[in-house]
Amino acid sequence: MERNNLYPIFLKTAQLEVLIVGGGFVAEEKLHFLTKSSPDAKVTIVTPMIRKKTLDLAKRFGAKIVLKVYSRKYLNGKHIVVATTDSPQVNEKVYNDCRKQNKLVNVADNPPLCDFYMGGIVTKGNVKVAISTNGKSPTTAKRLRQFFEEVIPDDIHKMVQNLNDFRKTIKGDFEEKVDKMNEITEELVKSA
Ligand SMILES: C[C@@]1(CC(=O)O)C2=NC(=C\c3[nH]c(c(CCC(=O)O)c3CC(=O)O)Cc3[nH]c(c(CC(=O)O)c3CCC(=O)O)/C=C3\N/C(=C\2)[C@@H](CCC(=O)O)[C@]3(C)CC(=O)O)/[C@H]1CCC(=O)O
Ligand SMILES: NC(=O)c1ccc[n+]([C@@H]2O[C@H](COP(=O)([O-])OP(=O)(O)OC[C@H]3O[C@@H](n4cnc5c(N)ncnc54)[C@H](O)[C@@H]3O)[C@@H](O)[C@H]2O)c1
Repeated sequence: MERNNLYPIFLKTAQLEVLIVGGGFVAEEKLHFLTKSSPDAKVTIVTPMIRKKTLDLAKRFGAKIVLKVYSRKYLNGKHIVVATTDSPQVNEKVYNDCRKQNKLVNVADNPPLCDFYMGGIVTKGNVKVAISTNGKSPTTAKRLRQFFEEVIPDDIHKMVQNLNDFRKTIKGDFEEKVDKMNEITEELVKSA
C-alpha cells in the first residue's frame, strides 16, 4: 500500500511572511483556507490583476497587495511562497527561484512543484487537526475536514483547558504526572 510520508508541522503564522503570487480564484481559495485557520497570518500578494473577492478577503485580513507582475525581488524576506498564476511559466519560475533560495514553495495546481501541500484543517479552540491525502485527492481532504468538523465537539477546548488546569494540581515528578494524565484520559479512546 502507498503511504503518506509527509511531516505535518503547525506554523506560527504571526511570525512568518507568506507571499502569494497571483490574485485570481486559486489565490482566493488558498488565502481563504489560510486565514480561516490562521487569521493572524502575514500575507503579501503580488499580482498585476486582483479579483474583487480576493481583494475583499485580502483587505479583511490585512494582507499587503502589490499590483505588479512577479519578479524575484518579491521573495526578499519571505519564508513561504504560494504560486497561483494562470501562467505555468511564471509558476515554474517562482518555484525555481524559491528552490535556489531554500524557501518553501507551493505551486497550487501542480503537486510535483510543491515543497509542501496545504491541507484540510479543522480548528476547535486549541485543538487543530490537519488532513492530507498526499496530494492525491483534495476533494477527499475537504470531505474529511467536513466530517471532523462535525464529529469533534465544539467544546473540546474545555476538556483541554480542564486537563491543563488539572495537570498543575498533580503532585510528583514528571513520570507520575504522565501516568496520572494517561489514567484519567484512558476512557477517551476506549471505544476506538
Ligand atoms: C485541502 C485543500 C486546502 C487548500 O486549498 O488550502 C487543497 N485543495 C482544496 C480543494 C480543492 N482543490 C481542487 C479541488 C477540485 C478537485 C478536482 O477537481 O478533482 C478541490 C475540492 C473542491 O473545491 O471541492 C483543485 C486542485 N487542487 C490541487 C490540484 C492539482 C492536482 O490534484 O493534481 C487540483 C486540480 C486542478 C486541475 O484540475 O488541474 C492540488 C492541491 N490541493 C491541495 C489542497 C493540495 C493537496 C492536499 C492533499 O494532500 O490532500 C495540493 C496538492 C496542492 C495545494 O494546493 O496545496 C482544499 C480543501 C480545503 C477544505 O475544504 O477544507
Ligand atoms: N480556479 C480553479 O478552481 C482552478 C482549478 C484547477 C486549476 N486551475 C489552474 O490554476 C491557475 C490559476 O487559476 P485561476 O482560476 O486562479 O486564474 P485567474 O485568471 O483567476 O487568476 C490568475 C491570476 O494570476 C495573475 N498573474 C498572471 N501573471 C502573473 C505574473 N506574471 N505575476 C503575478 N501574477 C500574475 C493574474 O493577474 C491573476 O490574478 C490556472 O492555470 C488554472 O488553469 C484553476
